[in-house]
Order: sequence, then C-alpha cells, then structure tokens
Amino acid sequence: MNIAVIGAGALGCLFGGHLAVAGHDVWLLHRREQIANTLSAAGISIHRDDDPPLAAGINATATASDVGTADLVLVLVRAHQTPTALAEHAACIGPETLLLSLQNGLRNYDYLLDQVGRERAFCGVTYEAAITKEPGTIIHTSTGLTTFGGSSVGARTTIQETFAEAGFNVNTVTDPRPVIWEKGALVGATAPVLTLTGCPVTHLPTDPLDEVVTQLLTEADHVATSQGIDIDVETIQQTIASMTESHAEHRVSMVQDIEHGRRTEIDELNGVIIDLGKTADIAVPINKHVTALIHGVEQCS
Ligand SMILES: NC(=O)C1=CN([C@@H]2O[C@H](COP(=O)(O)OP(=O)(O)OC[C@H]3O[C@@H](n4cnc5c(N)ncnc54)[C@H](O)[C@@H]3O)[C@@H](O)[C@H]2O)C=CC1
Ligand SMILES: CC(C)(CO)C(=O)C(=O)O
Repeated sequence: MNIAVIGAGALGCLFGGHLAVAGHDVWLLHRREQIANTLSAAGISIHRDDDPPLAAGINATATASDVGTADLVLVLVRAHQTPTALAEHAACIGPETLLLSLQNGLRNYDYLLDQVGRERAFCGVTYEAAITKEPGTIIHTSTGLTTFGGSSVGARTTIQETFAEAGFNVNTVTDPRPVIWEKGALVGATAPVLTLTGCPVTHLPTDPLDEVVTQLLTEADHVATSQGIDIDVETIQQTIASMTESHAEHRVSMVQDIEHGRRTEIDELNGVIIDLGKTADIAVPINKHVTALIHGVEQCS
C-alpha cells in the first residue's frame, strides 16, 4: 500500500515505522522540509524496553504531491491541527484514498467526514503510547489496543489486516463514535488532572485525584448521553486503573505538550464537552474549571 502519515511525531513514527517494516511504501508528511530530508536520509528508530531499537527506512517530505495518490492517509497531528493539515496535504488524497484518524479528540471523525465523506472516512482510538526523544527517534512506552470504525466493511477489513500484519492489536466497529467518546472522556478526565498536578499516571486512582476524575467522567457521560452515545463510566474507570501498570512509564500527550510549550488538545476534548453541554443545557462546571486552568498553564508555559 502507498501510505501517507500526516504528522511525523511520536505516534506517526510508531505506526509509520512498523507499517514500513511490514513492507508498505510509507511517506511521513512533515511541515519542515529540512527535517523531512533528515528523516528520509536517516530513517526512524523505535525504542521499546531493553530490546534492540527497530530501525525503519522511510520516505519523508513536506510536499504531499511527492507521495502521488495515497491508498491510505493516516492522520496523527494534534486534533486542533487536523483541518489545516488535511487542507495542506490534500495533494495526496485522490478520489479513492481512505482516511484514518487515531488521534485523541471528539471532533476528528467530523473533520474526516467533511474531507472525504462516509465511505472513505475511518476514525478511532489507540492505547499504544509513545514519546519523541528527537525527530525520528521515539520511545514506545506502552502497547495497547487500537479500535477504529467507519461505514465501508471492505475498506475497514483491509485497514485492519494491514495494521495487524504490521504487529498492532486492532479491533473494528461500524460506528466509531462510542469508542471515540469513551477514550475522549478518559483523556478529558485524566490528562488535565495529570497536567495540573504533575502526578504520574500511577497516581490516578488515588485520593484526591480519583474524585476529580470521576466528576469529570460523570459530566462527560451526561453530555455523551445527550448526543445519543452510550459510554460506560465503570469500564472507563477500570481502564484507568489498568493504565497504572500498562502506562506507568508514559507521560500523557497533554503533559508532553506543556513540557514543549505547545498548545494542548483541551479544546478538542473538554472544550467540546462544554460546548455540547451548553447546547443541551447540561451543567459541566468541573470541565469548565479544568479547561480554564489548562488555558492558564498554556499561557505561562
Ligand atoms: N503520544 C501518544 O502516546 C499518544 C498520542 N495520541 C494522540 O495522537 C495524536 C498525535 O499524537 P503525537 O504523535 O503524540 O503528537 P506529536 O506532537 O508527537 O506529533 C504531531 C506531529 O504533527 C506535526 N504537524 C502539525 N501540523 C502539521 C501539518 N500541518 N503537517 C504535517 N505535520 C504537522 C507536528 O509538527 C508533530 O511533529 C494526538 O491527537 C494525541 O493526543 C493518542 C494516543 C497516545
Ligand atoms: C491514553 C494515552 C495515555 C495513551 O494510550 C493517551 O492517549 C495519551 O498519551 O494522551
């Protein structure tokens, strides 16, 4: 397959690297030509535990037309960067190109649907986790399930098989919205708490963090219900509890954003919960407070 990955960050290198090693023609789309040239020349390197690093030769470019027409475009920029990134790299999206997002955020499926319509848009979530050490060198901190969905069964199966052959554990569903909301609620409840407190993932289920996490989850659940989406707070809490082992070494994306002085994805997570809560007349005071506090941290970091 000719696969373009928009966003050569932690997850872009993780998925792109494994897909390249599995034999696909993978192109990383980077914003900066100079870094793209370095990635093309040096390849990427994926570090996991004490294993020898996985080296992957890869094509990288800042010019989407270099890719030709991609069979699959994997979108892995920060959620708020999605519409701009899709417009910028539209040259590799042809009339049959499939689009897949595995980003965090509650609006990514809508962005992809706007771009290519129902038959070619696929969206989901991943519990794989990675941190960038330097451009093209990443630490794969945790492995985990990837779940995505979309209308076309044939295309879904092709994408699932492609990722499974590259070593990923992948599930598919028809309607991706419940899994997107389940992970959106989880990240919206945990990432701001970890970012504001500086606590590691292992602290999440302990007092007093767990009370705030539960309040944030409960508000997200009420808003999801108003959208006709059923999420299970208890299941999410169990996932959070399991992350204290599976993600003990990981610094969540929002913490990484603040460490690098970048804008966080808070507006694509808790911000969406606030907006939809307003429309549906559902009070979400804790989401409003943490969103305001994260905006404050963004201004001062
Ligand atoms: N890092 C992780 O462990 C996980 C991340 N996620 C989600 O996956 C998404 C990607 O996360 P990361 O890889 O950590 O982000 P990252 O910040 O490491 O990488 C994003 C990359 O996109 C690039 N970019 C931004 N705009 C661009 C554009 N217009 N064209 C080309 N490149 C552009 C940035 O320069 C950056 O290199 C986020 O939504 C994140 O929340 C989900 C699960 C785990
Ligand atoms: C849930 C987690 C930690 C990765 O699986 C994540 O999505 C993040 O780092 O933001």
